[in-house]
Amino acid sequence: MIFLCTDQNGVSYVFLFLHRHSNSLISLSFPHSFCLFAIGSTISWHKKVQKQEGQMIISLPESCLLTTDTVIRSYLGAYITKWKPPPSPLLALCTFLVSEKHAGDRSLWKPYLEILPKAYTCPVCLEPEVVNLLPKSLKAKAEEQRAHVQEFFASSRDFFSSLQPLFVEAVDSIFSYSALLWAWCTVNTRAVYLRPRQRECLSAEPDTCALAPYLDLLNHSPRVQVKAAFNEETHSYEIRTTSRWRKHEEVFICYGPHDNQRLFLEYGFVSVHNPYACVYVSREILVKYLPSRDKQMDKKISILKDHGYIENLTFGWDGPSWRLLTALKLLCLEAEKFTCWKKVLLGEVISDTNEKTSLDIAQKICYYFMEETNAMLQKVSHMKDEKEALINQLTLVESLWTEELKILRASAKTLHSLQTAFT
Ligand SMILES: C[S@@+](CC[C@H](N)C(=O)[O-])C[C@H]1O[C@@H](n2cnc3c(N)ncnc32)[C@H](O)[C@@H]1O
Repeated sequence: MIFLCTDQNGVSYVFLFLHRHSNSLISLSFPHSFCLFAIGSTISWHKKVQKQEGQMIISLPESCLLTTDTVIRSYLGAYITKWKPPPSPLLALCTFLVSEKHAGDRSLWKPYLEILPKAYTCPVCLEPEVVNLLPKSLKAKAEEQRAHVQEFFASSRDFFSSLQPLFVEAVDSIFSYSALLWAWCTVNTRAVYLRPRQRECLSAEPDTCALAPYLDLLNHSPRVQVKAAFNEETHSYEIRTTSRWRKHEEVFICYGPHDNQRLFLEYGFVSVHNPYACVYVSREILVKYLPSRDKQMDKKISILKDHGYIENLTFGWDGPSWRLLTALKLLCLEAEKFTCWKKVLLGEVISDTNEKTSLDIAQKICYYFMEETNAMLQKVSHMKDEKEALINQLTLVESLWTEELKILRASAKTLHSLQTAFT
């Protein structure tokens, strides 16, 4: 199978041959940070330069996917089958990636490995001082992610030692933390989803990841719609577009309806004007501007908790989310109206006072966040001046805060117009 595409300037053509029998990528000559353009991904596509809705963007045969089957069929298979307790599917994939990268010219996967990023920008890869500059909720998740990968490394070391007969060099130097981190990020940021499979020689964790060379060059746009899945009839991983693409336009797919914090955490980037972007309001901030002498406050908080209204409270492009306003309305209920709390959760208006107070508090929280965001942007800017080596990481963090500030400004505007109805 031959694939055809252009470089970022849309000038030169690049050919990629997938050898049917060895499954190897014979020729692949495009640089990292490449994206796919609407010239053609297959020969048949090349004939039609404009993609119509519902048409195939790319179809990658099963034999070209890198899955745990690929790993088990390889020289690693015997070691994986022997190892008890069975390694996880993720460990199998990561081990294969590190080992093949180490093999260099000897690896059949060399052309693919060469176009993979050398380093990633997921929070797990950021310097701790940069992680410190992330919004609180993301910072906590970033720290969890780091702890998770560190634990993954620590718990895999004995398995790596068992692979020593395969290598001349000490396995510790091949399967280092940084090598495993690179492989983990490769899988995390690039793998496509396959329906879960179960293999005796692997642990019971879901075996759902496959690396899909070439197909994984497609960048994300929250504004496009695609259907992506493995087609059991054609035995190919297929992506169909429900958006139209013109000649020379970059073709995007949608990784999911993710907000920017999720995109940063999982993929290491931020999407500008992302319609799913939002600013999270923590429990501490939620109650910060409420009257401290409210005797029913504990009870109100516990109602919110019991009904799942303490998490995912956000500001978005359209203003405070319905969940945030509902939580605030419940927290602002006057003592004599407390028995109406169920009606609040059902969306009923209790009183003008309740509506107005909750909007006022939402506005105060929004202004608080705007101040905090501006302060963080200043901090990041100072650090960019001082730490040149961290400029890329800091620019990414800066773009996250900048997007949050835009959302807060839009929310403040909406709140202002909602408030005028009560003046
Ligand atoms: C599946 S890969 C896409 C191909 C990638 N551009 C490359 O050159 O290898 C996913 C990664 O691409 C980058 N990416 C995807 N969509 C992006 C976007 N809209 N803006 C910036 N980076 C994006 C992120 O680094 C993400 O982790």
